[in-house]
Amino acid sequence: KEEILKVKEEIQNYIKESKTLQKLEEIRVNYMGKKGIFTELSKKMKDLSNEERPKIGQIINEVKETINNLLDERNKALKEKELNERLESEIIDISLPGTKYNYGTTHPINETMELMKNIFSKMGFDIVDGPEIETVEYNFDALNIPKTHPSRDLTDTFYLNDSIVLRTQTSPVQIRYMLEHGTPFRMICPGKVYRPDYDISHTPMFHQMEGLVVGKDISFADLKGILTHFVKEVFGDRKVRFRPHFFPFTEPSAEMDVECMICHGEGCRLCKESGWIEIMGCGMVDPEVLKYVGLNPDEVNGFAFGVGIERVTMLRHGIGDLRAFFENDMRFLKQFK
Ligand SMILES: CNC(=O)COc1cccc(Nc2cc(Cl)ccn2)c1
Repeated sequence: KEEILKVKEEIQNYIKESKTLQKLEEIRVNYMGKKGIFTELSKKMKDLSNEERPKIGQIINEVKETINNLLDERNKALKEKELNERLESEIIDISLPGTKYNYGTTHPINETMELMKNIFSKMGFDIVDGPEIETVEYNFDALNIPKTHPSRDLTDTFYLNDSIVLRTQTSPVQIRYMLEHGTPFRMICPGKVYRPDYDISHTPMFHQMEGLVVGKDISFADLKGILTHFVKEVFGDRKVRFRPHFFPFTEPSAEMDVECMICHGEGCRLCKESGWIEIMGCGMVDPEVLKYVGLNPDEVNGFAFGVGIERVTMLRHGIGDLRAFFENDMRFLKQFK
């Protein structure tokens, strides 16, 4: 009996001192398991007298029950303690500022292109792509550009061979479009174009967007209405004007100006004291071009226009040097976040 109570005392102390669930489990296995001390003690019971054996057996059972209860309580207490420690250590301070991620953004040129595409697609224009490597035929001949025109010179065009060039404007896309689609249609074709210039206002690759509307009884008023809406969407509600001009592929041709957004027409460095900024070229499609693609100028006519995307982007954001768009300087680019 003394031995049993001594063991009980010992185990109770171990349980009280146990700090972890794992330690508690070791105690349970060592003492209460099949190879535990109580199994040993029960084996010794056979040496006892008949009246002593039941009494000792009962004491052993009582002690085992007490120990098991203690183990369960300790287990619960340790679980509780462990949970509280975890809650304490894993607490999330929701008042902390979020982690700042260094997101990228759309390049200003692409942002302007998307803006322009949206404005025209809302007016029912198709958005069309085409090859950047083009034939001389589609880049010049189809556009009624004479063989002797300076834009065909090596100073103004990248030739891959005598009949293949890097397109100098996106007009070839419109030629291909007319060859494949019937009329009436409205389309724009934004994209990269290439010219051998490189200075503060020219880069060998830049972006243009041309547009073309062909159908019955298209008038210059339609041209003015559509382009005026476009310019006001991009630059806000400013005055616009059309100045007579010449392009080989349009007749009559015009250049479109918007009132200077800096000096509101007073005259400044940006508008070279004129009070006006040139935005784009346009005109009624020359009958020669319609004929070239097999359309009959007596049945259909149309207007076309072309706008430089870098130019518009520089005006929108007040950027002075065209080359900044292509140098990938993060100090420049992250201003457009
Ligand atoms: C930046 N671009 C400019 O200053 C001028 O671009 C222009 C002006 C007028 C017309 C066109 N395109 C065009 C295309 C066909 Cl298929 C037929 C007739 N014209 C492009």
